[in-house]
Amino acid sequence: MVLSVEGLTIEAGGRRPILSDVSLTVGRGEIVGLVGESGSGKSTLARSVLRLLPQHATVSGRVLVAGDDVLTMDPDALRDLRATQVSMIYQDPRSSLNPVRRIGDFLTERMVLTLGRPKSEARARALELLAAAGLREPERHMRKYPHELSGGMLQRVVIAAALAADPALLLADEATSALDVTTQAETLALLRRVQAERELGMVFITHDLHLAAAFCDRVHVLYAGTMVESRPAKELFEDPRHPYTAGLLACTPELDDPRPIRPIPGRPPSLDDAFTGCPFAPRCPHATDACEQWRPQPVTVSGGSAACRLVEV
Ligand SMILES: Nc1ncnc2c1ncn2[C@@H]1O[C@H](COP(=O)(O)OP(=O)(O)OP(=O)(O)O)[C@@H](O)[C@H]1O
Repeated sequence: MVLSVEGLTIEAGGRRPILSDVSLTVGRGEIVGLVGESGSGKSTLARSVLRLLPQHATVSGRVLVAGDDVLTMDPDALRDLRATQVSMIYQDPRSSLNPVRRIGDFLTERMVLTLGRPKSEARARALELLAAAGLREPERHMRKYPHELSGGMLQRVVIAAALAADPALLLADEATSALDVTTQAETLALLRRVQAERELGMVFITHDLHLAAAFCDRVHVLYAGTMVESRPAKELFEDPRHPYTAGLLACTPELDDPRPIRPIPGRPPSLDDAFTGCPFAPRCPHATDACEQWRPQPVTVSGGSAACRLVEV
């Protein structure tokens, strides 16, 4: 297993944890989606894989990368993990790039500093990676500054940088959300191609359940820091079992879907909202009084699990 998160709970001073007893696995060559509304804990989960935790957080559970627990490893092992084993791609490529350094220097310096490659070798590898990331005329682009490239081209640079150390795991946090539709499709195709060629494990974070269903092998749906449904992408999309998953699908229908758009009423809870029962109950069209008391437990459903007492009965 490339990644195995086991019973991860992260508390950072709110009335409820940011993540509560969350578990997932990512195998070699597998794309695993993390879906949920803003504030559900997707980024916190991805960042925990690099041990980038909220300040003063209380953390329990395990985050195993290639069998080693990231949460307890020593500083040297953590540095090695961040430099060579796991790469993260963020929504805004500009946040990963230094605006006053040329693209070529950015890529080359990273390889010299973090991987200890000689400069000439790092330069040759940077050219190779930019070409592999679909950037035409890589020589010319190496001499450019970030502001001279479009968002889509910059995301290709960031993807090239992410592949420099041949990581086993890629964390893509809304990596295509800020791009226009055509560029988004091109970037997704690129991610899929490099992922398949290198048999990378990938955690793909998005708020778009349709996109996750199309792009991922398996999908986990997060709500208020809890995993509400975990299924193979196709099954989750065709037969959602948790009312929240069904709600997400109903509020973003496809073009040819004649049914009316039905937004989920209410808002996702903040960290100041605590629950005794199911966190989704206040917004759930099927909830009964008993749901306010039922602490969600994963119930086995076709292909995976859903944490809803109505699935159980
Ligand atoms: N460093 C931190 N300290 C305290 N609270 C935090 C910290 N980071 C995140 N949170 C809180 O944890 C919750 C989950 O945030 P997170 O960014 O993981 O959600 P998300 O699902 O990725 O949302 P988005 O789609 O908006 O990025 C939010 O309520 C957020 O305010």
